[in-house]
Amino acid sequence: MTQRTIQITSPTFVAASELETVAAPGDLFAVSRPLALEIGCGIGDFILQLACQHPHINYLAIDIYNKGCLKTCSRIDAAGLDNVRVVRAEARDLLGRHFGPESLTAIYINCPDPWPKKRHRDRRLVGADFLRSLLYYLAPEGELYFITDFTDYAEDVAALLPTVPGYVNALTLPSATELPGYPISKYMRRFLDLGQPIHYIHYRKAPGFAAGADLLPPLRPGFRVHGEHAGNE
Ligand SMILES: C[S@@+](CC[C@H](N)C(=O)[O-])C[C@H]1O[C@@H](n2cnc3c(N)ncnc32)[C@H](O)[C@@H]1O
Repeated sequence: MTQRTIQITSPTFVAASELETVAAPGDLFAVSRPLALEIGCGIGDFILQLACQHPHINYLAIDIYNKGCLKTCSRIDAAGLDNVRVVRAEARDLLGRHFGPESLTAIYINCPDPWPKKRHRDRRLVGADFLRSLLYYLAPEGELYFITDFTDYAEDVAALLPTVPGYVNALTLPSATELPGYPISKYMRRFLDLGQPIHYIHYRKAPGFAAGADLLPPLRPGFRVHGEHAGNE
């Protein structure tokens, strides 16, 4: 069954047509500030807390899930925040089409879909190619947070990151089960309430590392959110 796409009229929401009109995503905000990205914002628990904590940062929260974008916008609007915009987009497509080099001060990925079955592992968003490409978008010493409730995903990413030139670990361990001050997302809360650990991975772009466009994979048309250019935003 296909779910009906709900029209989002919130001023926090950025329609694909609006995104096309700006030179860079940072121009979507009334006040210019360093820009950070949350990939897979779900219903917005995390970005709401983070944006309140850091009013001097602008946040773009993205998700392919229309209802999640709607809920995130409602929460941001209710809180009266001017430093969050929400886009319904697929991460690789949005980055490849709209972001320039060194344009992001931080990237947050919380509880990405784990694809637990072995035969589906190649569907995971975060792998070596994706991690390499993020270096292109991260500002000098920009931060990457990868958080998962799925031990096997954490182990894979923790093993991959030291093999990708251009990253340095911001923690003393490959991953941690606590990161003081880090907001708790809906999925993180769900797993913490079940008594299951959350794995935090926090890396930084190495000082002086020059990330060229050769790190970028080719854009794949299949990544686009279905219907976003047909006005169903
Ligand atoms: C398991 S949920 C986690 C939601 C939220 N981050 C949390 O921790 O509560 C994963 C979210 O990522 C979104 N998502 C999955 N793949 C994505 C992609 N390639 N680009 C953007 N969003 C994606 C899904 O729609 C879903 O809302």
